[in-house]
Amino acid sequence: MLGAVGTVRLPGSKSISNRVLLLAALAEGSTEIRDLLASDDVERMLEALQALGVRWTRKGESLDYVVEGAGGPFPVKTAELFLGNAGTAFRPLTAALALSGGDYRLSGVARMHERPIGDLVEALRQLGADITCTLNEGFPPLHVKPARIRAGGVVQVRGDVSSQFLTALLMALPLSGAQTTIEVVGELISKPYIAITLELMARFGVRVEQQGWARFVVPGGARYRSPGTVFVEGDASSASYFLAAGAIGGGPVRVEGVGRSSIQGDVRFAEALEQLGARVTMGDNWIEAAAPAGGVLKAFDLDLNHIPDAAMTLAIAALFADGPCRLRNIASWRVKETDRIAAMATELRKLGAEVEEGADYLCVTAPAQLQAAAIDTYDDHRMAMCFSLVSLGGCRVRINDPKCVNKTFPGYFDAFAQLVRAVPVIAIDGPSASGKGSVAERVAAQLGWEVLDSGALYRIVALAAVRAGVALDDEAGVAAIAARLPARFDAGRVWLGGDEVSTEIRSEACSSGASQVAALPAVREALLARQRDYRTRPGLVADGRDMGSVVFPDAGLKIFLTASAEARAERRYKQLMAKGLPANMHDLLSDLQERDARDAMRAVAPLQKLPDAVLLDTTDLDIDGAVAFIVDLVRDRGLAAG
Ligand SMILES: Nc1ncnc2c1ncn2[C@@H]1O[C@H](COP(=O)(O)OP(=O)(O)OP(=O)(O)O)[C@@H](O)[C@H]1O
Ligand SMILES: Nc1ccn([C@@H]2O[C@H](COP(=O)(O)O)[C@@H](O)[C@H]2O)c(=O)n1
Repeated sequence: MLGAVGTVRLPGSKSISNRVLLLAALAEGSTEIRDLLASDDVERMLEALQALGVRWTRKGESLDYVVEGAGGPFPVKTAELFLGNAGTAFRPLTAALALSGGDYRLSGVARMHERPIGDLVEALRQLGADITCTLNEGFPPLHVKPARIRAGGVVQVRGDVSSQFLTALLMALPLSGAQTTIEVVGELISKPYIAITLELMARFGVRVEQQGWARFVVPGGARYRSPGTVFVEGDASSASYFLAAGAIGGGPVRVEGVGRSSIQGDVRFAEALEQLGARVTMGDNWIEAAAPAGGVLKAFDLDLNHIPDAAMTLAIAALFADGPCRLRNIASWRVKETDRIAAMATELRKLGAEVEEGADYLCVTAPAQLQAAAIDTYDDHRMAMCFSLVSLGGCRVRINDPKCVNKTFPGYFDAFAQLVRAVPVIAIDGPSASGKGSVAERVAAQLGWEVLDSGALYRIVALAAVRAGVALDDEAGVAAIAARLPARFDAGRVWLGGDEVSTEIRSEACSSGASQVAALPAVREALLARQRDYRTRPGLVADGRDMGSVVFPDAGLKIFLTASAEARAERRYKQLMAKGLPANMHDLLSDLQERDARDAMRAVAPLQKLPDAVLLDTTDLDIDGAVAFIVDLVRDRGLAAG
């Protein structure tokens, strides 16, 4: 299992980048665009604008560009444009070119030719545009020919397939010069994307009169004018992966570049995450997410029509939720870079999830244990980014064709890797009765972490072997018992099968038996994975003899806890007396010394102070002092949040 914590500076928003580029190209004057997204889709738009005679320059190696606006339709009247799989370039350019009076051919990758554009073409034909779908009616590639545009009336466009059709019309219509009313047919989906379009058009001087979400009046005589400088916000859809990482992997994870004042609808992903129980905080330009107080996300049933892109991330969050989850009203997923409903269902099933797929919904039930899988990404950047989050569940995932993230976020995997870290472990090793168990328990309680008393496992193995009549030096026999040990820890009590053995395993007979079976390599091997499974978020405090050397060699803090043999024998004496167990100081001291010697001298995983362990001698220090010492070190090393 992995955790996630840290801060990510988001790349620029794809939706804003490509809209601003087009508006700047059509505007009067030059526009400085700061923090433009560097990605394939934006490259396609930049190439297209260049081919259409719009001059732009990049400031050195920065993400800042200057676009010299054409002050109206594109100056180049004949062009062939290849737009890859960039819907944010293809749809708006189609409309702008239809109103530019030239001869243009637009094509893309094979998937782009499967993505519908008929509703936009139909709306543009209502205005007099001459557009041919050269392969299949209703789909790219397109041939746009010069035509007499009859703007100035009412044009209808469907709003229930892709909101980009409406965006394209809105941005292009000022080129006609006439006041035109757009009527949306069907329930408009993805409304927040239209809000981005209207906001950006207004920044370029064209205010559209909005009558609800069904009618939009583009004013006559409107002309785009450069606002001078435009800053591109961070990408709110990309933010979703990191915020979900914080919610799944402990967090906190902070994204910078979007926040309360963002114009992107996908910032509302943060609200959805809150409904899953995640702890979310927000500033003007940042958002932070951390796991719910209880660590586990809540099951959900949400209408996600308003955040179609970021909603994909919730399908992965469902793998970490405490019950079946339903994502509703997501039909637009079917006409995106791939059929995202089908793709998501197929890949989630590979991980062992139970998935029900409908025309416009998905139901996801997490498996008891995530299965390792190779995830296909369907040339869809969001599939790749979403499924990277599965790794936080400690499950091996292979992301096929990871470079597809270049569409919107070329540096995604580096940014993700920066956040991901192993769940922190504090390893407390030391000789018998040095106080490891008491200290570990209190440190864990203060930090809210899990605790592992590894010695108890060896004690239970010894007890189980004795009960089964297996000799303590029968390595194969004892190892077989260890491999299937029906041990359970519950609120400080210890169970072997149906028997509570909390007191019995603390007897000196079990102490001695434990150190005998612990010297057998096959027994240690049989218990290794079981101990490592205790490493769960938000962190683990593990005590024993080889926590720092063998079980958790990457522990963020290793403590060698000790005290003089006399002090320890006295503590053990008092401990046994308090439990009503027989004890004799003299015997205890020699048993303890004998056990320490066996633990330190054995060939496998001997008790030792590692060079990278901090020595803590508690001969003259009480438990509280030892706990405070360790908690201070944890904070100094930044191992625990807060
Ligand atoms: N610093 C300390 N000062 C005084 N008593 C202590 C201190 N640390 C632990 N004790 C007491 O010593 C006894 C043994 O402690 P504990 O069981 O935590 O040790 P341990 O190292 O886990 O032992 P073992 O590994 O052998 O089970 C307990 O009764 C505990 O309360
Ligand atoms: N990581 C560990 C933990 C314990 N042992 C052996 O088990 C005996 C009992 O452990 P306690 O911590 O409960 O005293 C101990 O003496 C060790 O021999 C171990 O080997 N490795």
